Amino acid sequence: MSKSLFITFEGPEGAGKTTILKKIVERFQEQGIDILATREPGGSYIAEQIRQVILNPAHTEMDARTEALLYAAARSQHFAEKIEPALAEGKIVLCDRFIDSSLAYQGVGRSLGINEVYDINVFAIGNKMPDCTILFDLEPEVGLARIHAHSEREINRLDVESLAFHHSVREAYLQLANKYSERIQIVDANRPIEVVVEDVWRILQTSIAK
Ligand SMILES: Nc1ncnc2c1ncn2[C@@H]1O[C@H](COP(=O)(O)OP(=O)(O)OP(=O)(O)O)[C@@H](O)[C@H]1O
Ligand SMILES: Cc1cn([C@H]2C[C@H](O)[C@@H](COP(=O)(O)O)O2)c(=O)[nH]c1=O
Repeated sequence: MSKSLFITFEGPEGAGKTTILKKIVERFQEQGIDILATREPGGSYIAEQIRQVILNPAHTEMDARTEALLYAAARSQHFAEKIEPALAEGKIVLCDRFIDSSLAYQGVGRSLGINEVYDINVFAIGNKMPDCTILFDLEPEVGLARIHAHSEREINRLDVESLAFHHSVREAYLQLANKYSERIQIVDANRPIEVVVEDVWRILQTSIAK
């Protein structure tokens, strides 16, 4: 059985995580490597239902703690149902957002505290952290302009938060990258897509070779 690897992509809105993830999946597939590509919130039937509740722009009354618990609940289900079994089979798992999103958006963006949000996630998934996280770093203004320029991307309840909120999320990610420097690699996402893909692919090859 091959060695499992749990990779996550993180970063602010419109940083290119989903776009680059698709290209990285193609590269793994070209090499005949079976990988699970998934996303949060979502990735399983129940977690996708929770996603609809969390991200619905009409749910303006949602309390910050409720939001944090819903993300953790979706993660618990997704992790138990999809991620953990794939890792147990020795697969590479590539997940578009995971626990660092909760630490940045709910812990700092919503001011609930990184440690407090970490603790509810430990209840949800135990101590399991990704093996390797790519942080797509970008000015929030640039990312938000990208998503508003593309009409097929629906605008969710978090997208419409203030610019100050999105700046606090970006700063939180950079703080997390400093705290977990062994795990989190920062990639400058304000470059052409193919250049970013090459950077990410190189980092992942190094991580696989370890
Ligand atoms: N490096 C890039 N340069 C210019 N445009 C990009 C780049 N990367 C992605 N885009 C475009 O920006 C938009 C958002 O990209 P994408 O959906 O991949 O971002 P994301 O990080 O997954 O966003 P979110 O987390 O908000 O869903 C897409 O239209 C995509 O084509
Ligand atoms: C996992 C997770 C996500 N979020 C936020 C980040 C985004 O604003 C949305 C997800 O939208 P995307 O288009 O799929 O990126 O949810 C969060 O606040 N906390 C989390 O744990």
